[in-house]
Amino acid sequence: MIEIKDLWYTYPGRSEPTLKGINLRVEKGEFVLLTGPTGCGKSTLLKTLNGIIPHESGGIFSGSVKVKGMETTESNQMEISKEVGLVFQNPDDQIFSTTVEDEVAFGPENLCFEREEIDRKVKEALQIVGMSGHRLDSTNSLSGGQKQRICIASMLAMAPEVLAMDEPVSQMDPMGTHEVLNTVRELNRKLKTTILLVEHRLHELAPFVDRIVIMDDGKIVFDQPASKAFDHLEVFYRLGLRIPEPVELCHRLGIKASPLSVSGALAVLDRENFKENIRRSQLPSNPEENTVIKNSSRKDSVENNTHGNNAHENNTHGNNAHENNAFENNVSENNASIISIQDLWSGYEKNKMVLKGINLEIRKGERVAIMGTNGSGKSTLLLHLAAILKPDKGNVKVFGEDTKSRNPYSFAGKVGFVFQNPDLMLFCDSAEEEARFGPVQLKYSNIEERVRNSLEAMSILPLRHDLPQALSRGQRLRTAVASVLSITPELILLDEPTTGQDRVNIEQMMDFFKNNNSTLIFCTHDIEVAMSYATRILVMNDGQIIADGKGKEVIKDTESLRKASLTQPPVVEIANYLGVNAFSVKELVKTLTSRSVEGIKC
Ligand SMILES: Nc1ncnc2c1ncn2[C@@H]1O[C@H](COP(=O)(O)OP(=O)(O)OP(=O)(O)O)[C@@H](O)[C@H]1O
Ligand SMILES: Nc1ncnc2c1ncn2[C@@H]1O[C@H](COP(=O)(O)OP(=O)(O)OP(=O)(O)O)[C@@H](O)[C@H]1O
Repeated sequence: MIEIKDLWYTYPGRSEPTLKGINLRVEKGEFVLLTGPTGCGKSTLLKTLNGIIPHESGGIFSGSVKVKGMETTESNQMEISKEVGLVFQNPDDQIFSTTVEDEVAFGPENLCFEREEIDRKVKEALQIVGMSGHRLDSTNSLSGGQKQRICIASMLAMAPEVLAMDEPVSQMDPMGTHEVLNTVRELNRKLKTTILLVEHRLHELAPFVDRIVIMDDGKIVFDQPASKAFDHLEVFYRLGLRIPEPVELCHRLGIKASPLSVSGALAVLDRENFKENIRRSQLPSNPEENTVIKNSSRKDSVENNTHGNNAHENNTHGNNAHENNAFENNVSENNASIISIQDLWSGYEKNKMVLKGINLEIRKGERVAIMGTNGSGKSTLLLHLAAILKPDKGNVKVFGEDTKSRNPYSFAGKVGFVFQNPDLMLFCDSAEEEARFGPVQLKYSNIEERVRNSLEAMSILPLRHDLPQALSRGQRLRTAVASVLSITPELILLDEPTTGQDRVNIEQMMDFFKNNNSTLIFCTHDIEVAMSYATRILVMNDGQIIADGKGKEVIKDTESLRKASLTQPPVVEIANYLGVNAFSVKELVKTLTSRSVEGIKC
């Protein structure tokens, strides 16, 4: 269905090619996950499939890209678009109709379906993505995750033979992601739709796909069936990519297995007798019994680990995040209150409240993760903290000042805000200028030092002279964060800062905040990031805070998690099943291999 041969591509104005000799063949009906470090060329490759590159981009293109036998450089874009549906990385680049209904109907209308057929397709597609209730809404009024759902729906409504999806679920809540991927997988099986999907969230995507392809620096460096891909963990560690927790757990326990799901991991652990061993280890100690079990149990699982312990040792990031467990990082009750909210009600339209009675106190030094269903009001709450929105009812005080009587500029220098869509913040000629803008406006001294430090902290220094629009999305997001860090604000508000970032960059960014004195409030759908880095998690549903506490407390509140479309991290589910208390892979491994258990097991 897709055949790419020796593809090279250089963007206009760049001296180095972005794609460097790509060869890739995808058969009809395959579901392929394409991943790789940020900026390695994934989006660029996807854009060659429907001819945007080179038809709209210009630049230097050589080699061959064929879809259904059609050479994309020689076909007109209208023709290719009928065969290849492209879900864009940034929904705002894709959505152009004013209402949800028009947006989803656009494709089928262009394919000249009958009115009734169009209606049916729109209805079905909206149902799949959980947006039936928003059919008549204005596209401008949608939250980030809701926009992504609409982008997927508009492609599904066209039912193209090839679906190319660029991080289509990066801003979607975990349950929504799961539901949509399930349906996409069903369509892929039933209709034999060929899917090439780009994503960094390997841990969530891997169970759905047939094959995992990894790019690095413009080349394809790895291509394996999903069921075997994580047998080569060293590749994932070396490139700084995420690893599903069940795989990581087995790997750290020295078990030769790469289960992609919780149920797969449980089957492996059962096979290895972990549950039984734990049960026995919890019985009153009986040395004789222990000896019997000790002698009869396998010894190979911990000792004969031949698949990747070295890789793990070389891993300087990633799992360490869990090791630096943030829950212990208590913020004193005596710390000054920075944010104080009383009974906040707010909406964008009269009589349609989005925030419904929020009460909240945040103290200096806290790192607060806001989580919850798409459209539950997380971004709206953040906008209030930056005084961009004003309460309809109630009060919001930031640094003791009532936001009603303040505009956002009055907090300049003290509050730094990064939008969900970084493109809304980037307007200078280079990444460096973006980071310089704030300190210059605020007439700070040591400007160059600030610029350098902030770009370095976000790993953008080597790209400092690049035009922001010529950076990958992950790079643009980090540039936006750097442009806020250069003013060293006391309060940092980040709306989904880790979407579209590879593991190394997530950890560098979050480690930076952890070692920084400022107060951080960030929205995220990534429960693993929240558990690792937040001192406190707020869970939102339908404009209200339904859970608020340390990660370890909130994660046990399964009823609130369910209401907010969140799921427990796989490692917590596994620990629950085994009947032990653990909140990270490292903690669980420690529990499972602790003296008493290990004594029995080995
Ligand atoms: N319009 C452009 N002009 C010039 N260079 C570009 C342009 N778009 C992307 N690039 C460069 O091409 C490289 C690959 O970008 P691309 O967006 O394909 O990466 P990616 O792997 O999709 O990254 P991410 O995971 O961050 O989305 C980057 O280094 C980027 O700087
Ligand atoms: N500019 C706007 N005009 C009208 N309604 C809006 C506007 N922005 C957001 N909304 C509505 O407010 C609600 C909350 O949106 P918000 O962006 O705060 O959600 P969110 O929790 O951040 O979602 P996501 O996880 O998808 O980013 C949604 O129902 C959305 O449709």
